[in-house]
Amino acid sequence: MEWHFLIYSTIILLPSLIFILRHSKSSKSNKLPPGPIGWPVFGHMFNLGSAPHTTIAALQSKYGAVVWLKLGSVNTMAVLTAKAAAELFKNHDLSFADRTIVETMTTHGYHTASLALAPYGPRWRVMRRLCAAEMFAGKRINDTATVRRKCVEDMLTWIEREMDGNPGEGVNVVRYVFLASFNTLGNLMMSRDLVGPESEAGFEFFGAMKRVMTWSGRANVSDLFPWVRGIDLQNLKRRAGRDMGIAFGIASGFVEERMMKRGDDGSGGKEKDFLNVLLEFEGESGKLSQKEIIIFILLSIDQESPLEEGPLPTKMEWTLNPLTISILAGVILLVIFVLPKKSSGKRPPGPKGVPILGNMLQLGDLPHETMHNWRKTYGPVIWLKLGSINTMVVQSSACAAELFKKHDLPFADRRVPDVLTAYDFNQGTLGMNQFGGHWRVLRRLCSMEFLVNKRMNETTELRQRIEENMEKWILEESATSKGTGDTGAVQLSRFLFLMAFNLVGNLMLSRDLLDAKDPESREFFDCMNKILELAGTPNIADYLPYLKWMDPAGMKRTMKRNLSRTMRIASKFIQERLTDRKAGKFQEKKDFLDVLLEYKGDGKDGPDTITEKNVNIIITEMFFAGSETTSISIEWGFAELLRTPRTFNKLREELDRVVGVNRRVEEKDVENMPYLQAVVKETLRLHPALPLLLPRNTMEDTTYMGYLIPKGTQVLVNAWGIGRDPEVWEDPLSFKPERFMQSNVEYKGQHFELIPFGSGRRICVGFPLAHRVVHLTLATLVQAFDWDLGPGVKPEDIDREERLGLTLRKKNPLYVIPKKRLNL
Ligand code: HEM
Repeated sequence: MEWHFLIYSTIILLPSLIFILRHSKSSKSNKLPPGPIGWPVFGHMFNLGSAPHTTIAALQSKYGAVVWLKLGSVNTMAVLTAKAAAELFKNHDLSFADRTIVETMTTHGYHTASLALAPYGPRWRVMRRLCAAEMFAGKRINDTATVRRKCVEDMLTWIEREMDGNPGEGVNVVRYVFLASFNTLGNLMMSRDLVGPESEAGFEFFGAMKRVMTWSGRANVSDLFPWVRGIDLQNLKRRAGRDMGIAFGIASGFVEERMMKRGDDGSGGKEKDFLNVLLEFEGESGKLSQKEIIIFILLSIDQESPLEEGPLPTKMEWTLNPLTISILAGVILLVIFVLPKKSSGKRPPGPKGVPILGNMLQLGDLPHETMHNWRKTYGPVIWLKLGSINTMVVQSSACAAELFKKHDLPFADRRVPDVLTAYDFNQGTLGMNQFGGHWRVLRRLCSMEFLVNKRMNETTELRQRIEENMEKWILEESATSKGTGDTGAVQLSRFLFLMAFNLVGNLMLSRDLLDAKDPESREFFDCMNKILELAGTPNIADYLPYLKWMDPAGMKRTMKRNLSRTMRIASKFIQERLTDRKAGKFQEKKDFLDVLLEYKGDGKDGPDTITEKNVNIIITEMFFAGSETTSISIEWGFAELLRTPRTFNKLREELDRVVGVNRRVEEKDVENMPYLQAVVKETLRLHPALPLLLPRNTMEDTTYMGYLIPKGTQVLVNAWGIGRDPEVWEDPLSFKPERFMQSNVEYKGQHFELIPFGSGRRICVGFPLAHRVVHLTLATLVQAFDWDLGPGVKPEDIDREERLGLTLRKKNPLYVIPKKRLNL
């Protein structure tokens, strides 16, 4: 007997005995069908075996056509012959028309709006009528014959393609049959193909629904002993809820997209499909809610999927309840924290923490600043315990030089936040990938084919166009503000972010993504923002990894929802490109998407091809690696210029001297503007977008500066603190670009007193792009507009308060009033 069974038994047995004693009299007074004698409490639960339908059918020979069973405390009648079934359906259908709902299906209120599970009543009747009259009516089925033909033709094409790609190998026909039937339903429901054979969103959707079905198919203690439902002993409902949530997220994307297309007055999106029927339907109790519509869709397109997906968790990992996990966790914590451990070497000094949480609560909202302050007491290398995570912080240029020059390799792995492990996202990325073959391939593709100087030179006009768009948006926004009686002030960071986002989008996909009128690009943008926010929010699961399974703050679940939407949209871009390429339509100039799709490995290091899922991930990653970092650096730089009008005027003078006012500043001008270059360096010294770089992780035990740093230590390099080190920088807190005028210090990872882009193997790969955009945009803002800070606002009122998420933002965004300066 498994040990946790004892716990289940005590919880279950006591109420069961009470229940049996209470009900034993009444149950004997009625005549029930015959059946085998069961065990006390558990009834026939353990007699059913792995194929209950066969076991129960065999009872007929001994007990007759109708058999009575007790499954835990649940009375169960089995009807075993055609005659008994006829009697039931013909004469007693109404009394038997309700459903027994398994507990897992009550998650997200699924059972209440599902046609198959809803209680027999008026609501069910409405749904049934809708289905019979609109979806499966003979006329509608006839009208959609061409759709089915197209889906079958697609299926044949996919099969042929796989045969051509793998001559002599077998083809998994069932997979394609399934995809075709899934798309047929998708077309009937929503006039769209839901999947292609390589679609990750479809795959994710099937995976989620298949898992829901698996959890629902498991024998669940909650179904057999309803009084323990609240505890969800096997965590089945919780797991079904998680997976249903994923499917909900994807399906709700389809519905929202249609709602946007239809518009507020319902005039758009006139497809004759079931989704429009549901959206237009108005019964006695009003319109269907979005949730009811989504459940309808899930129910309609849910089928047993034969597609492969990640293995289902089947073992102890998830079979424990919170109570038993707490006991286990207590024991683990005792072993980890309370029992003394032998120290295996000298560690750097650091502040004393509290048991279990270590130094976590001492870090405050701005950990880089707290750590910088600790330097006075503990020196330039400090040791922290963040929960159970060993953490080393490097805080001086000399120690950073020692790390990047002598120990870069053992420190080249990454520590990955739990939220970024959703959908194995980290494993497809460049920035969060383990140091190894896959990372090397992506790094090579990025630095040689995408973010390489040659390509940057070819795309100067693109950046010029996007800068001009930004100028236009800023003026339009200001005019709108004035039109409503406001001052005309604009939140600059918004436009900087849009500019950077479109820039990265164009370089990767050769298209503007942020067209305010396109609902899909808006959704993409919103989800991307949410992902950035989540990735930067502290998560208890990162510090106490044994709580990861629980996702205590629910952050990974939210991340999954947003990632799945983003990746669904990105997957469309990829599909479009694949279709074009198949039809012989190729881009005039290859972009990054082409590079990723065309990649073929050398069979030695890294993958043979980059899967569609990983193409999708790397595209998503580049958006959030490139947009936020670049735009906040520009905002900080511009805020510093406005705070110190002397520097603003000096830069303006340089611009007027080198460029004049009869043309816009261009990238080629930058090399002739040393003061502009100094402004950018000074900005990145004081305000590195990633103040602690991206966390590294040690791959092996390493002796560093006389300390033994064990494998698995998180390593943070405080670039923010290093940039403000009074031993290196005179008057470090002042914004003085002049300090760089006579200096050869650069930020390319060779001068360790200035490392806003990091250094070593994992230095920022986007450097060539960021370098150009930050210079060009700052120069554009200074050249193109005169700026008013608003009534009564003085330069010194512009503050330097910080807010740390994934990046170090300006806490109070800059609001300024632009006045067009150039007449171009
Ligand atoms: C001013 C703008 C930017 C700053 C300050 C910045 C800063 C950084 C830093 C500090 C790192 C970590 C380096 C390390 O661990 O040593 C990094 C990594 C990275 N950055 Fe940037 N970045 C910027 C712009 C960009 C852009 C525009 C892109 C791409 C479009 C980009 C893509 C990446 C990627 C993919 C990595 C991970 C590299 C790896 O792990 O191999 N960054 N960046």
